[in-house]
Amino acid sequence: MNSYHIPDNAIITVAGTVGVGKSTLTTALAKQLQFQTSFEQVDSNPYLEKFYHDFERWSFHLQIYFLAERFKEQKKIFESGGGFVQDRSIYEDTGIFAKMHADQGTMSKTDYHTYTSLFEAMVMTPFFPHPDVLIYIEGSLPSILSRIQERGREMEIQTDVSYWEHMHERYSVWINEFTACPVLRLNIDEYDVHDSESMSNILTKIGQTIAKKA
Ligand SMILES: Nc1ncnc2c1ncn2[C@@H]1O[C@H](COP(=O)(O)OP(=O)(O)O)[C@@H](O)[C@H]1O
Ligand SMILES: Nc1ncnc2c1ncn2[C@H]1C[C@H](O)[C@@H](COP(=O)(O)O)O1
Repeated sequence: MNSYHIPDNAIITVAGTVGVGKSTLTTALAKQLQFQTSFEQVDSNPYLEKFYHDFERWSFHLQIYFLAERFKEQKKIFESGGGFVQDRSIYEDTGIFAKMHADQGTMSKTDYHTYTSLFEAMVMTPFFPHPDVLIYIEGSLPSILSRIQERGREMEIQTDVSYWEHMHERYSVWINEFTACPVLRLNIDEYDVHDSESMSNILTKIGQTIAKKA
């Protein structure tokens, strides 16, 4: 246990829309806590770029790929005994992405049904360890859009703004209904990963959020 009362075996998951700052915060928190990290691999994903060019053709393939990758990461975290900060939760795959594509018709009803039943069988069981805390990062759509631009992934920059707008709206509904583990909300205008006082403040809040659960 550290001075922030965060157990050494804690599992901290960072959630939020694309470009909001999950990877950046994951790196900063893991450094402070001397925890291991679990990142989404974007460059080696064999479907992601194809998906951005043709949602209908690739959405099912991509969701299955993400589900498998995240489940493998979850297994690794569990087998290591925790002490991890994880970039994006498995809950967002189904609660945000798969649902959004099914609702907008870019994933067929049959594919969505197949995907959700696989997800539920794998994840929504008492055997799947939920994180100790989910940090939800939120911010205004214009700030997020400028971060997507600044990061410069061509496939994201070329995607219509309405896609990010819908995702932004869905996230704000999703988080209000999320109950799988305790949530700590952070607004991007209220912290700075390069400022030690700001990081210390976040770590204190993480410790308090985990303690409330116990
Ligand atoms: N706290 C912050 N302040 C300013 N810029 C940030 C901050 N966090 C992230 N960024 C920038 O925003 C972009 C997206 O951040 P990233 O961590 O990759 O987001 P995500 O993992 O949520 O997609 C990057 O260019 C990053 O440098
Ligand atoms: N489940 C997903 N379905 C579709 N796209 C996804 C999913 N999970 C992540 N993505 C995309 C969104 C971004 O383009 C990259 C990485 O996400 P980021 O929020 O930047 O970490 O993958």
